[in-house]
This record gives sequence, structure tokens and C-alpha cells, in this order.
Amino acid sequence: MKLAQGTVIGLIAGYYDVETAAGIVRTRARGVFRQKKQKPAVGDRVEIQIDDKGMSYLVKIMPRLNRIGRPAVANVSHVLLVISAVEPDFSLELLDRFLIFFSWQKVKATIYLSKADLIDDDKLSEIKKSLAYYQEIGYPVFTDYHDVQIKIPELIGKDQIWTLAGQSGAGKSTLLNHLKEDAHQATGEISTSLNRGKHTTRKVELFKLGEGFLADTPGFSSIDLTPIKLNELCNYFVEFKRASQKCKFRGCQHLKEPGCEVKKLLEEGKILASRYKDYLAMRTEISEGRIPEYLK
Ligand SMILES: Nc1nc2c(ncn2[C@@H]2O[C@H](COP(=O)(O)OP(=O)(O)OP(=O)(O)O)[C@@H](O)[C@H]2O)c(=O)[nH]1
Ligand SMILES: [Zn+2]
Repeated sequence: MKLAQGTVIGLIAGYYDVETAAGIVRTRARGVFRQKKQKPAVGDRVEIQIDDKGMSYLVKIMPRLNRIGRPAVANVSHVLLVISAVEPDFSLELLDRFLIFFSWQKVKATIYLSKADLIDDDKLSEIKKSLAYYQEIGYPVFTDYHDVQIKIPELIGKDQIWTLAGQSGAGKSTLLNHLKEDAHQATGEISTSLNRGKHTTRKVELFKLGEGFLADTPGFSSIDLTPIKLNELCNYFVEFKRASQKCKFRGCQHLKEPGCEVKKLLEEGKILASRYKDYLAMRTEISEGRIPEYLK
């Protein structure tokens, strides 16, 4: 019997494909997971056991950083957030919802503005102005289609797992297909898989891109912020968190507390008014424990 460690890079019809130092091993999950109500996911770091007959089993799931999206991907370190300029309309509120969700899930976000080709220059420069704020507070921003295609593979570091996110219709699949095509061309792989189109079971895969992986899933298009703890929400607004070191009170919620740095920066126009407005709306949403009707 042999033990090995690896990353689950594929899930198909109950089989888990695990990439190990010795290559990809197709495994089954041990029944013990069902008893514990655990389910291995693509992205999981796992231990596998290969018995004397050559059968391979997934026997242990290492602690996860996170497990997000539908279908689920584990240990997502980065997300490429696709936000459309139009169809659906550009929305800072939506952008903030995604960013706060990812910040909470310990996922680093990069922003890509899609469909910039469909709006006029005035509108585009207005959007770019808003996005410049996000760049300033630490989120990489792309607004050019060719740029993002070239740069994303370069940004994916060793063993990182990236996934796509964005509203329905934002352009996730379009971008994913281009990135996949480029990846296949770069590695000389043939993209016509035997399985293609035949099976109806859901297949989830990570494909190699840059020095890590990109999840071959549509990514997710809606998010629920209600599980976030109300008094922790402000920590996920990265610039509030930074400013809060200068707030007079520890644990300041930046509401009506005296000596609040966030409110000061807001009044000086250094914190974007829409960010603060979205913060308040999210607080209401979390307190009430439900997503507002118009966001569903
Ligand atoms: N003009 C233009 N059209 C785009 C761009 N990106 C995507 N589209 C089009 O927008 C439509 C929706 O794109 P998809 O890639 O299917 O969007 P999605 O985010 O995967 O949508 P869901 O699968 O519903 O989550 C398609 O008709 C695309 O051809 C873009 O940058 N410019
Ligand atoms: Zn404060």
C-alpha cells in the first residue's frame, strides 16, 4: 500500500482525479466521507491511498482555505471578477457585493471590465474613473480584453487556484473559453476530448494556466452576504480596515462614533461615497438576515 498527496483537479461521475508528483491518479472517495458528511471538492489538497491491487482511494481532505461557488471549488486563492460595462449595466453596488464576499472568504480579487466596446467614450471614462478608486485601494483592474487575456496567465502564481465570478451575462464563459483555448494552444494539447458532449453528469475541472490553475466552471453569479457577522463587515472594506487604525475606538463600526477616521475620510472625499452607502445597505441586509428583493 502506498500513500501520496495531491490536488483534486477533476471531478466526474463520482471519480476524483488527483494530481500528484507522480502524475494524475483517478480515485474514488472512501465511504467515511459520507458518514462525516464531507464531500471532497475540486481544489482540495488530499491524501490518497493506492492498494496492492492498484486501486486508488481518496482518504483524507486537508484543511481548506474556503469552499465557494456552484459547483464548489475549494482553496480558491484568487478570483477574476467580470463586471460588464453594459448588458447588464455597470453597477458599483454589485461590484462591492462581490468584493466584500471575496474579502470575507479570504480570496484576492482582480477586476475585469467587460463589454467596454459597447459603450461610448464618455460613459467609459466615467466608469474608468470609478475603477481607478478600486485600483488605488489595492484591486488590480483590467478594462481591455486583450490585456486581460495576456496578463491573467502571468498573474497566476505557483499552485494558486483562480476562478471566475460575475453577474449572469457579464462575459465569464466568453473569457474562460478564450483563456482555455490559449492554454491548450500553449501546451499543444488537443482540446477535442473523447467525453465531450456525451455525458450528462456534471464535470468540474481545474485546468493549468500560468503556474497554477483556473477553474473550468461558469463561476458564480449571485452571492449571499447574510452569514457575515455584522460587527466584522467593516473589516472586509479594505480601505475602512486600513483607516480604522486611526479611529478613536477599537472595534469602531464607523457609524456615529466620535473620532472616526472612516467618516473623516468620507467627508474629505477620500473614501468613495458609494462604498460607504453600500456598507450601510449591507449592514441592513445582514441585520435583517435576507438579501434585498431587487438583488435576487
Ligand atoms: N461586445 C461584447 N460582447 C461580449 C463581451 N463579453 C461577452 N460578450 C457577450 O455577452 C454575452 C454573455 O456572455 P457570457 O460569456 O455567456 O456571459 P456569462 O457571464 O458566462 O453568463 P452566465 O453563463 O449567464 O453566467 C454573450 O453573447 C457574449 O458574446 C465583450 O467584451 N464585448
Ligand atoms: Zn471608525
